Amino acid sequence: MSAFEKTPGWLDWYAGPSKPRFQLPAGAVDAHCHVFGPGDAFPFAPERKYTPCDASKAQLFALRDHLGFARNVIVQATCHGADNRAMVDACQSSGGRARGVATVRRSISDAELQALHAAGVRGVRFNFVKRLVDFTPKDELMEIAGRIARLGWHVVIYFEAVDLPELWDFFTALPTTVVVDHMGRPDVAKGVDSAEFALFLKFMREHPNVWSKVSCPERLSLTGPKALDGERNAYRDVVPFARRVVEAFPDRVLWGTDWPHPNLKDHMPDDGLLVDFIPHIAPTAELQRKLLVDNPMRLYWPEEV
Ligand SMILES: O=C(O)c1cc(C(=O)O)oc(=O)c1
Repeated sequence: MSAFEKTPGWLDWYAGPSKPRFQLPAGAVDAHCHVFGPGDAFPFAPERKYTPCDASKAQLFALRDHLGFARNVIVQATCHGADNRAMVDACQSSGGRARGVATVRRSISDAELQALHAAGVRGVRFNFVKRLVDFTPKDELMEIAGRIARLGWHVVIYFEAVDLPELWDFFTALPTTVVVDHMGRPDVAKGVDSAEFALFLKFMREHPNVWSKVSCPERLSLTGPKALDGERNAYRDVVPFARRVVEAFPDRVLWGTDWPHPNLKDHMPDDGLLVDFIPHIAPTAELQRKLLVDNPMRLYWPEEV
């Protein structure tokens, strides 16, 4: 435990997860997960909006092995701001089995970008979720996007569905592959045929450089049931959304656990049961292989494909 005091009400990640019943295909990639600290080694950023529990690289790699994943994509968590040391250290300790997505500021030098590349970073994250980050001007983000495009990296974007109309012009002007976190956070109460979700599907349909993570049903679900107590058919209200995206864009979807699940308020899922969500949204072996192996390998380990 670090000297940092967790945000009141913080839910720690679930210890002792189940073994998934769904057998992941060989070479499966957990394409969205984080490390937190540990705070004593890698302090949380002063500008952070929450203070988490520790979630170390060793704990992440143990979960990877327990669930049956081969590799991780470690996404810079906002509690570390633009200090990428914890994520970079995890990538460097993974024996080539982790790649990273960083948060950078305009002030980063070319040499620092090169060092991130050497550590395994292949993308930057632009976050528009107001409870997580302060606003960064779009001209600064566009400048960063232009620089990282030259390294062959992509941009990961995190936003709420209601904000897509306002962000549309910026997103569609990005010069790289663009990966949307958690399906752009649809409001599942509005339904899979809502105008809001139709706009997201149009965003993907009209822009072949846009990919989506079909992750985080535990954040989006309103009616559950929760991935706890042996429930292998969890978050049923999210299934139609994720399945629609997987079936419409099978070559542009990724899946990740989102471990250690920052900022969940209601419950902390059993990650083994969360893996059992996958066959509900990708029902065939071919869709599963694309989602879990082919697509993440093409984006993060293209030299091996
Ligand atoms: O919805 C969230 O609270 C959340 C936060 C972070 C982060 O703090 O980086 O990352 C995520 O993927 C999701």
